[in-house]
Amino acid sequence: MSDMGLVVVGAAGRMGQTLIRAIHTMPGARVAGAVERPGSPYLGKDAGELAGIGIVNVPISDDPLPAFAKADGVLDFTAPAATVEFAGYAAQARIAHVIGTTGCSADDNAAIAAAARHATIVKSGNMSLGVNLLAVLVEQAAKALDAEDFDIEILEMHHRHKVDAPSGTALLLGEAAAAGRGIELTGNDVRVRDGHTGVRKTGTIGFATLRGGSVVGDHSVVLAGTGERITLAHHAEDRAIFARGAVKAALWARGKKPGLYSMRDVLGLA
Ligand SMILES: NC(=O)C1=CN([C@@H]2O[C@H](COP(=O)(O)OP(=O)(O)OC[C@H]3O[C@@H](n4cnc5c(N)ncnc54)[C@H](OP(=O)(O)O)[C@@H]3O)[C@@H](O)[C@H]2O)C=CC1
Ligand SMILES: O=C(O)C1=N[C@H](C(=O)O)C[C@H](O)C1
Repeated sequence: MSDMGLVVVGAAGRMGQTLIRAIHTMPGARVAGAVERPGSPYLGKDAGELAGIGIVNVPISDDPLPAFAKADGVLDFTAPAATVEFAGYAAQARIAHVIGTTGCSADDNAAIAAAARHATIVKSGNMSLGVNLLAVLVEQAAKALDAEDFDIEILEMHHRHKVDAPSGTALLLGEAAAAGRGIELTGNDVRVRDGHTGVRKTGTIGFATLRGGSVVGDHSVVLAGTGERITLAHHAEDRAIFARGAVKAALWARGKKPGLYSMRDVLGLA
């Protein structure tokens, strides 16, 4: 089989550049296109040169349609509105769409699920092996430890440029904890505490967000009981872990029937 042609949307971004470098080093994939928004100062620049790997003869374009038409898949770490638009185009082109974008609303997720009727979509708040394994462990711990005895709190820290909170990973870990407890996260989540909050409500899952500096991504899940505390944590040191996961997801998705898949499916952790 020929190498899988991948279009990187948001190619000039932090993850976009990391994805271009990852595709370059991973067998079975090639950069087939690079897209940025109209008016971007990076239009026309070579995607490889911008990512620091030398010229790959893929100029950054503001037109996704011709790029998608000649590709096998899309790697998308952009912004929610852009991702919804790209999901529609990927569905039209019947190609794989790997979505790392976080901060999607319920409406965004519904539009992405609709696109998955025609496109093979892999979507995850975190594409790394470590975090997806952590989610499995969190689910097990939440199941093993009774809600009456152990409170669950999720703490995350990211770089100063991050625009959404809680992080997609924190929410993924919250979903895992909720699944372990046999409850829905929505309605049992506590995302903000301020002022006179009253005592902690049993069974809720709390979130705390820190932003600053250049932190790639730190997540801790604390299971706090009376007299003891368990902390399960992951520290991302390099965005390459997300990019390699995304390329792996695209290669996995190639030829799979349309649908909405997660990194747990890709990694065999489902
Ligand atoms: N799931 C995972 O494993 C990970 C997810 N992420 C998520 O990925 C997303 C991007 O993160 P990051 O790379 O740090 O952010 P950046 O802001 O560095 O990159 C996003 C890029 O997408 C571009 N973009 C936005 N809208 C469009 C559009 N309509 N068409 C084309 N390009 C567009 C931006 O351009 P412009 O600057 O002009 O807006 C920018 O270049 C975030 O949601 C983040 O949370 C990040 C790391 C890992
Ligand atoms: O914006 C980021 O940088 C990251 N976003 C993802 C998230 O929201 O969890 C994944 C990773 O932690 C980095």
